[in-house]
Amino acid sequence: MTVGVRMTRSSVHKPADRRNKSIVGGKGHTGGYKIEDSDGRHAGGHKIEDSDDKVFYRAEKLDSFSNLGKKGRNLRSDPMKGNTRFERGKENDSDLSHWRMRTADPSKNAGRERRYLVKGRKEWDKNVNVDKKSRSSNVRLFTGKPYTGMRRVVDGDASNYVQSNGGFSRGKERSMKTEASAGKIRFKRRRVDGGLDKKGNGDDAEEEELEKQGVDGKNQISEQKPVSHPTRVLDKTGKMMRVQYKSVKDGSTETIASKKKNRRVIKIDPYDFSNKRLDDGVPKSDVAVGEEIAVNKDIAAQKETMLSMNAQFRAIQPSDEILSFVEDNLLGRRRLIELRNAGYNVKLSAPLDNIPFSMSTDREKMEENVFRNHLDFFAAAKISSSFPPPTLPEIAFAGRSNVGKSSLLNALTRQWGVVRTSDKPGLTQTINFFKLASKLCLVDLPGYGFAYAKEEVKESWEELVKEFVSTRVGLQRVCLLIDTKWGMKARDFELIELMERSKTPYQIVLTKTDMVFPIDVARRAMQIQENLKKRKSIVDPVVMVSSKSGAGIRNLRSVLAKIARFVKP
Ligand SMILES: Nc1nc2c(ncn2[C@@H]2O[C@H](COP(=O)(O)OP(=O)(O)OP(=O)(O)O)[C@@H](O)[C@H]2O)c(=O)[nH]1
Ligand SMILES: [Mg+2]
Repeated sequence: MTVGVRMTRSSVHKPADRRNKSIVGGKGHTGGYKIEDSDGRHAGGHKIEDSDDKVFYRAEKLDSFSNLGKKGRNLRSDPMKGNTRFERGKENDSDLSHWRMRTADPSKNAGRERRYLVKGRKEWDKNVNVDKKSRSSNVRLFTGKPYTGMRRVVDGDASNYVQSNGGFSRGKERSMKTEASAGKIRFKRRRVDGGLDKKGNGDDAEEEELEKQGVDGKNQISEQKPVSHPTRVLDKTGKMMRVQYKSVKDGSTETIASKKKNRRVIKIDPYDFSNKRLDDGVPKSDVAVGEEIAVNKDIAAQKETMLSMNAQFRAIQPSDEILSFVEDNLLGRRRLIELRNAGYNVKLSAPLDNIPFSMSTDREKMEENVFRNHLDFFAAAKISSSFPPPTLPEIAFAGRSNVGKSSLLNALTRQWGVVRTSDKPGLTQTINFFKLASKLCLVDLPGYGFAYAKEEVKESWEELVKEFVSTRVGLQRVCLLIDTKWGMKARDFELIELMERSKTPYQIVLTKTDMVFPIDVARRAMQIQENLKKRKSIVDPVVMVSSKSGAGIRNLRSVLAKIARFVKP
């Protein structure tokens, strides 16, 4: 026999001649269903009015509740599944039926729930007057996830209990729940699981037990035990949430101090070497703990320094000269409309340095001409002995890997592709020599710092670069490229020191200015200018360029072209 109160209740309310009925979805059926008896005769439908039938329908719903939404859909929308039988009683064997809710008045919601069963969504307005609330419940029934929370209402009369597994609305029933009834239900559940079946009449046994517990048959409470509810409250700081327990007694609430969880203390026998945890880590000595604290302090101090460095950078006030230069040359991240208005053809991919010549002064036009010559690659060197003879004035481009050295050579000469570039740091691995007619030699140096290459290889590049910038005869200028976003790093300073010692003239070029805001370009230029103020071999000013937008390139051309004109090899 199936165990469960639901089974007991349904058999109480179901007329004997209506047992073994089944729900049938007919072909072409648009929403409802009819009920047949075992001989296939029509035994009900949505128009049945009498109270027995209501109860019967309610019983039907309770049986098939867990599949109701699915059934409703199948019945409505899948004509291919016509005449599918959904046998009532199948669900009674499921665990769900053991946990269904009981309501005090079986006929109270019968009408509404009958609609749930009988009518499809499209059928609502046709035969039944439905108020808005019920209607929305119905929609939810077919479209939403069914409410599966357990609610129990007890009116004290066990003979009237009917089970339900919750329905969709949270109505009066919930407020009717008392502590006593909660206790009763808890007891009831135990009985359902345990001795109900054995005793045959679960209700009698239950009532006996309830009486023992002090709950009489009319739901009067002879003794109330305070039950505590967890409540979340904000901490004094207003941030943390603590859990407090409120006890409910005689309608008044009283707060109990938050309960601390007792942590399980694991005792480890220090002499028990079979315990793996002891072998896992070396116990920390006082020295080790001290070191750890020191390291943590270091990290905190570093963070503070980083923050203050950022703050310091933001506090830099660029000179008017630098600010106006940034504005005039459209340096920094700009909107396309700004570039277009300034005469740039924004449709060109790179470089955008295509301002018509009429905008340049005569002098600038003349100076730029050297960069109009064809750029020819003529030598590459991995070691100093393979450097070509210094027959031309040379301008070298040095800097960290990926800073944009090769791109700048292309931008200066407008000959994209002659010098190979890559977004992967470490592409240029040899010193590459390029001729601009017989007037100037541009030298592309390998980068230093992070690169996709072995450590020893990177060290050899760095040595080669250092040797080149400090010993090369005919080297007129080193353009030291600095990423505007990141500024100068330790290796840049190292190279500067070297060039200072060897008295090699160098000039700072800020690259990728299109990646930061104009004000930050100006701040970076100002910062570098201030930091390197006392150096002797530096050539002013700090030049700012973007090989991508072409901003500042023309200015750099005019600065470098002087070398070609005035220096004789
Ligand atoms: N947004 C922006 N990207 C740039 C600029 N200049 C170069 N790049 C990009 O930066 C990446 C590196 O450029 P390269 O010219 O190869 O850099 P490099 O300094 O020669 O690098 P190595 O040869 O590895 O030392 C490429 O993806 C370029 O497209 C610039 O002005 N703006
Ligand atoms: Mg390169």
